[in-house]
Amino acid sequence: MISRLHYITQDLSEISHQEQVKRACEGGADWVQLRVKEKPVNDIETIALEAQKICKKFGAKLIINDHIQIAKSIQADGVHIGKEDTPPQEARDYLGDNYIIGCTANTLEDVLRLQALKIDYIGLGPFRFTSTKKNLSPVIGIEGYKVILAHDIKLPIIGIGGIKTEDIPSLLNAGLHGIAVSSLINLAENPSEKTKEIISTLENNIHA
Ligand SMILES: Cc1ncc(COP(=O)(O)OP(=O)(O)O)c(N)n1
Ligand SMILES: Cc1nc(C(=O)O)sc1CCOP(=O)(O)O
Ligand SMILES: [Mg+2]
Repeated sequence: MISRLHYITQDLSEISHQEQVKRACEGGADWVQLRVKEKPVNDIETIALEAQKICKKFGAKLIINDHIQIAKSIQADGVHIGKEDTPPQEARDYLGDNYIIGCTANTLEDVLRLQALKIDYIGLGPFRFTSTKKNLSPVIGIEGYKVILAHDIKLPIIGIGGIKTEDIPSLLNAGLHGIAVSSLINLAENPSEKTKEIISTLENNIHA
């Protein structure tokens, strides 16, 4: 089952990725995407191994952003790859069937192209402007999600980009399977409590 909440770490000067993972897992996050942008690959692998220990302790899945080699070498649960990263089929051939593969879409055309591939979920964004990601694609907004999700889409679609807790009801109503958030949790006064709040808001707004 693809989680309703994809928690994503970010490069912050004051707090390590490992500590971010721990805080989110303590709040109940069961799906962690390790997104390290500003470190050499060797350092990212070390961080990934430590993040994996924490995820295992809490029973959370660990998804590695961008680096399929690291995902394979540490036997993470999966990878998230974008349009500029390894092509999805190449990632599947490299990782085999036992890894979760998620891919980024920014448009309806991206979604339709990706859903023909052997992947497990699509991250569709940005919902609104966010400074967490550089080179952001044009904002989709709630109306954009409604248009895209009105199509017959089989893969779970995860909304991403500037999402706040109060957006959750309308995003789920539009047909998203779940959401991915980074700064909402990482920059919260109490990240574990914020994680709990997001999870309970998701649970209260899922209409079977
Ligand atoms: C769930 C989810 N959706 C989209 C993205 C963005 O991935 P990408 O386009 O590769 O951009 P970077 O995260 O690598 O900057 C994501 N990470 N997660
Ligand atoms: C990593 C990422 N990808 C996006 C996309 O649109 O593809 S937006 C984004 C940033 C998500 O972080 P925050 O919750 O802090 O906005
Ligand atoms: Mg990427």
